[in-house]
Amino acid sequence: MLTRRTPISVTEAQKRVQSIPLKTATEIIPLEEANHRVLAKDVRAKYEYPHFRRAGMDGYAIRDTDDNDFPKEFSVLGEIQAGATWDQPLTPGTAVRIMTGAYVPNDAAKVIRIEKTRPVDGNPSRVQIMTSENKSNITEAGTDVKKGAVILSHDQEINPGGLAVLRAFGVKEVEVYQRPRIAIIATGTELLNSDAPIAPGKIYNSNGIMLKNLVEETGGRVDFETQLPDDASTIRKVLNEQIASHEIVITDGGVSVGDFDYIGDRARQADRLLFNKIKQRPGSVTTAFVQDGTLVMALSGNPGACFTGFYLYMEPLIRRYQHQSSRIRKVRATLAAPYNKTNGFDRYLRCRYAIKDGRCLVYPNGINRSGSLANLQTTTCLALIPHSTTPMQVGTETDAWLLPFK
Ligand SMILES: Nc1nc2c(c(=O)[nH]1)N[C@H]1C(S)=C(S)[C@@H](COP(=O)(O)OP(=O)(O)OC[C@H]3O[C@@H](n4cnc5c(N)ncnc54)[C@H](O)[C@@H]3O)O[C@H]1N2
Ligand code: MOO
Repeated sequence: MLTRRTPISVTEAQKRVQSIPLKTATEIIPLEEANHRVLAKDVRAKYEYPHFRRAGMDGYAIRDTDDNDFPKEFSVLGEIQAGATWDQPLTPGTAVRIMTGAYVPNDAAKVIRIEKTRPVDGNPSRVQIMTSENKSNITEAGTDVKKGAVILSHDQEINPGGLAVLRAFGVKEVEVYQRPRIAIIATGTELLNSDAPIAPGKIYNSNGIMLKNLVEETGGRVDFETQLPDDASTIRKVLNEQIASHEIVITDGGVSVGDFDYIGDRARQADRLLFNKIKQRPGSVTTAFVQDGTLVMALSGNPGACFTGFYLYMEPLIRRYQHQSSRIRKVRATLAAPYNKTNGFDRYLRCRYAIKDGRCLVYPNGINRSGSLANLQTTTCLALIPHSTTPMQVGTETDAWLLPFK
């Protein structure tokens, strides 16, 4: 059905997507699976760190009262390996051989590095200490972290360094925000299964694998992915089933005004239509609606528009589910190579960027049609070509969005 659609600006469309309420829930997961998950609660230190006085150098531990009149000989009481403890007193004139990371005897005040000592006639129970040290070479208990301090705070995305901090305090499980469950439905009778031979008029579902990986890199969880022929009742049935079981459903294709474009019709009957035309190229057909609390984002089937639509609308939303801001960085940039096309809508041009002398330079990346896909691997940013009747001059400043993962 051909229905007149009212185009809105990209900013307004983004605002509408960003203003939908989200149901975020938390879950407890093993630390081993927590990289890049976002903490839902502060984690506090169960003990101080380090939790014992720790030697920072290999050498000899000595008492404060012996730390004078060098060179002089000491009697060596024994050896403390990392992992061992020591409970004998250090009497005057005695030292203990100690290794980096080892437990320092309570009455030792300093560790003299091995380089500052000499063996005594091959006698391992004696050592000559030649000179003192400016520093103690001992890390006092609690130097790094006090007991009860917040070691990682809520809304922080755990990274490998954070995993190390948590493991150091014996944390085995963490409470994190659930990742939004996302279904991806590609539509089009032209779509072949990946194991079918290529055939005239047919194509592979190249957007499906791209969207799945974009979603997962952003922190979403794709637990349903399919491709459907342009059959109104099948599309309606599968869409309704997935709406019932997902926070977000992404559809791809079938959203313009062709005889077999059913998604737009479905959008117009939804609980809440957010938009069904945007003043942008590529992807003016991008449509979004909310049904039973689930956001359905209908991206264009054209690969360039699908890619751009994901970054403009989905990436910030999936990040918001994780209480995180978008990883796309908006900068001022300079058009560094010609782009001569003009347009009635703002164009989000697929570009590569380079930083030179502190300036961000953007280079149009190959063929920029909505239907072209050869530049998807090498596109590192989107640059704004504002709608105009005259081409944008090389050297003009514009907005650009640096993409993550590239
Ligand atoms: N009469 C009009 N025709 C069109 C309009 C319009 O306003 N009036 N808009 C055009 C614009 S702009 C775009 S963008 C496309 C959008 O079309 P759809 O999003 O409905 O997508 P399809 O028609 O299904 O496919 C477009 C194109 O993309 C290919 N495709 C589809 N799915 C995939 C996939 N999963 N992987 C790779 N490629 C895919 C499909 O074969 C088509 O070539 O509509 C214009 N038409
Ligand atoms: O909406 Mo289409 O603007 O070319 O991708």
